[in-house]
Amino acid sequence: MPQVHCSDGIHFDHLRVERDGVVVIPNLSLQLTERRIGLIGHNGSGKSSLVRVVNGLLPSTTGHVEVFGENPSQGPRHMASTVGFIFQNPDHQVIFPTVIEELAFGLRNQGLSRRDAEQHGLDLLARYGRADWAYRPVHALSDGQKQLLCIFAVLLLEPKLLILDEPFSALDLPTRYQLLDLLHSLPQQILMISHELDTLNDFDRVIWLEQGQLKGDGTPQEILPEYVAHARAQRAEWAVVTA
Ligand SMILES: Nc1ncnc2c1ncn2[C@@H]1O[C@H](COP(=O)(O)OP(=O)(O)OP(=O)(O)O)[C@@H](O)[C@H]1O
Repeated sequence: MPQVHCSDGIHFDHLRVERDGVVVIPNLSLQLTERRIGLIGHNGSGKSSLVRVVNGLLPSTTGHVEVFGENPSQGPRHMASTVGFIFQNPDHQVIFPTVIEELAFGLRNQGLSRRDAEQHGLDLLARYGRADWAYRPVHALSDGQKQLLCIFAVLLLEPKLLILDEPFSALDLPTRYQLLDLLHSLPQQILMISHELDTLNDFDRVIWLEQGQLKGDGTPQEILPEYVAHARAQRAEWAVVTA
């Protein structure tokens, strides 16, 4: 597994992003070098847009972005060995009928033979106590198991950075704890969007976005209570409007 050199990380310099002509991120400069970083904000605040810039899925309009020395404007293929991306819905990620085929796919794309790629997949499943999954049809896995499979598939490629976009929404409590333990055990830098605020308690840093701008930036203990208080205040305002 690669070691994270935290002097690398993610660097945004005057990033501006427009989608369909609408400004989503007006001007963001930020250095993200901690190992565990949470990204929070209300719906539509720009979280998904920001992480899609990091893995090259969405181009920046102006400004400069550097991710472990790579320039994401060269596109997602260029970023694939640096950034592993785990979508909210595993059904958007999984493409093969069996677990082992899904695991082998990325490695085969990197040039490994089918046999070697599958062997790496089998080794990884064994390492995480899931050897019995290898020849199961993916459709027979639960949503939580599919989410883990997506993470395993990405880990096999040994990216330097893992991005997770709300990975907990389909998970029950025990699976959520398992996934959190797994994430904390990994050497990679992690950038995770989550509306489940308690999952960020042990993170190093939390970034709070509002309308594509930095509303808060600090430790979970500093930012999460502020965020909750802000949401409660908005709820009170909303109650007045709807009364
Ligand atoms: N495919 C798209 N095309 C055009 N505009 C989009 C697209 N996706 C999102 N947007 C707009 O970009 C802005 C930021 O959306 P984004 O999905 O980045 O927010 P988010 O913080 O991830 O929201 P959520 O928590 O609801 O997932 C919103 O105003 C949204 O309407």
